[in-house]
Amino acid sequence: MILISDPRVAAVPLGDNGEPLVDLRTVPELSVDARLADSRGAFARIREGALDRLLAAQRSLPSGLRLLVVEAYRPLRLQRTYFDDYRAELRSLYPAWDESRVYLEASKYVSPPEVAPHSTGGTVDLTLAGSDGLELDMGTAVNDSPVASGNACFTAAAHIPVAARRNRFVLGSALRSAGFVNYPTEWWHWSFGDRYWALASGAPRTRYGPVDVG
Ligand SMILES: C[C@@H](N)C(=O)N[C@H](C)C(=O)O
Ligand SMILES: [Zn+2]
Repeated sequence: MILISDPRVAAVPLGDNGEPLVDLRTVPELSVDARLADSRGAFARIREGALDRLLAAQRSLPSGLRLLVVEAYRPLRLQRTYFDDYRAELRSLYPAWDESRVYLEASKYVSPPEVAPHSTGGTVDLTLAGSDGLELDMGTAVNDSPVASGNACFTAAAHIPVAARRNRFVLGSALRSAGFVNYPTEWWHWSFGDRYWALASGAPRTRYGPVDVG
């Protein structure tokens, strides 16, 4: 598995096609969860091309299922806070780790700000819900860390219930066929247009670079 801290990710050249960001809450076909909402609604912004692909993914789901978006765009300053806070947590849990180990392990859960996929507006954290709006069992909650979940958040984790494995497969099939790339340590994290996506899909440069909104 390629971690987002891998130097090959940072080496991908930046491009940006200038697509605007759209507020997902104005798109009636999609459900947006408010657990990470910020006062400016930055969390619900997504690039137009990524939105088109999300809609395609949702259309390909078995009937009765829908996507539930938790977080799309993330400002760089918030990414820095998440990364610094998680490194601090790891340092106190594992005092024997040196700084390079802390950096690497942190990148299994939060991206280093230099390559932050959410700050491009192309990447999205999401899960599946039924027609009643309730979340399906995916084996862990969205944003459970590797430490808290004993690595059950890893997309291919085998130590989760069979139904949760099936639900991850359904989610993954829909998003992959629409052009998204998963981060393998987080079943809920799907990239489009960012550096991780470019490396995994063989694109010569990103479609989206970091943007500063909200
Ligand atoms: C923190 C988690 N929701 C997440 O988004 N992780 C990835 C790797 C990121 O920070 O981009
Ligand atoms: Zn994410």
